Amino acid sequence: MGDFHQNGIITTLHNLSGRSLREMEQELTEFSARRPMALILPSLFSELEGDALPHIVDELTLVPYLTEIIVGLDRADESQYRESLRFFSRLPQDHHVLWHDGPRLKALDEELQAQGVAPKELGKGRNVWYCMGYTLATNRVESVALHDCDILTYDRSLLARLIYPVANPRFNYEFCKGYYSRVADGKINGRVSRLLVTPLLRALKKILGDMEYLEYMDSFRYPLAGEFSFRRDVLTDILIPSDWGLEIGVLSEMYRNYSNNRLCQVDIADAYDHKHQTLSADDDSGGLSKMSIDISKALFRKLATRGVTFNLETFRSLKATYYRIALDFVETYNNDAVMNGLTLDIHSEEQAVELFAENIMKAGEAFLDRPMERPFIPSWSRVISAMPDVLERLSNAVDADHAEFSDG
Ligand SMILES: O=C(O)[C@H](O)COP(=O)(O)O
Repeated sequence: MGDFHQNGIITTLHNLSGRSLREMEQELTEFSARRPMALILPSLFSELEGDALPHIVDELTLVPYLTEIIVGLDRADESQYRESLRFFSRLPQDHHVLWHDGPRLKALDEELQAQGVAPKELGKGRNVWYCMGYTLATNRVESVALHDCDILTYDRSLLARLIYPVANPRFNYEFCKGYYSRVADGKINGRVSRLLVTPLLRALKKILGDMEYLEYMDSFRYPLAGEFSFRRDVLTDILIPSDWGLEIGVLSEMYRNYSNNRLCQVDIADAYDHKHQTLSADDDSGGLSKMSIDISKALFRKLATRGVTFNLETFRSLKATYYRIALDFVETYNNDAVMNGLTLDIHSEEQAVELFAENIMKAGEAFLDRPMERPFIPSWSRVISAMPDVLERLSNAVDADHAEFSDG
């Protein structure tokens, strides 16, 4: 149980009473008559064979209030798609698996490419974007939650707490971001969130002065959480980055499209653990290194759209300011760890900070080299105007895949 502090400029909904899941699920079931609900699960085939997803699906079989579950399946060949249909078939809710690598969805993607309105890069952003399109296509739900498929500490109260703020018809929220404490096995995790995002936002505030946008971004207790929920109308106009900038991009879009009192964050779990990626210090193409470059670029681009101008000098002093602030944070986290009897490896924390400082510079240089590069996938309303029957075709393709490849 935590405190009830309201930080920053968006509402925080806490876990103040440890209310029973049964009671919450009962209430959500009542809400579902007014606001039918869906869950989007962006997944890799490999996650079906991992430790987290089988348990997540066990838990989901017990959820009484969802109208549908939409799984976006990446990196699966035909036999793996068949296996996925079997894997998810125990879900009692209406469910659909989008086979992104299958011939039907690939053909549709090629047509969208030809019109210049398809995602340019593979990845989670693209996966989520197609799932959002499918949600619009089926047109059956009013509120949607989305969470990762690698959550090792999952229990279904996470979903109940995540969707509640956009499911309660008496609440007026359009968007809700989840947060939690990422402490597991005696360690404080969440390296990119703690050691890149927060110190970078603080450094930007120092260099650029008061900006409500930075204040807003800094209000989120876990800005990189892959868990968020929203009302259906958010789906039509949102511009999603296709790379690791997804989470930052979604928060920025919400800031642009809605006033702050329509947005909130919610405490969804006392503990959270997931699959950890390596730092990949010698190679920027993967791991937390790539993640830190994509996130920094996403922030710089968003600031540029708010009229901020950058040059090499700005990035140099940003890097230095960030570095100082981040090192202070390492000390802060270490003290927090010591007091709580947890461990923190100061050497690897500082290695991460050094890498992120280099990557802030790399992201800055990339931004200066290609300021007009747009990693955003067009909004669904633009895609619909380019191809008016796209939603129907998307949903027909998914249905045809199910019909052709499922056993039953
Ligand atoms: O949220 C984060 O900071 C990144 O996903 C990395 O998380 P980890 O340090 O828990 O692996």
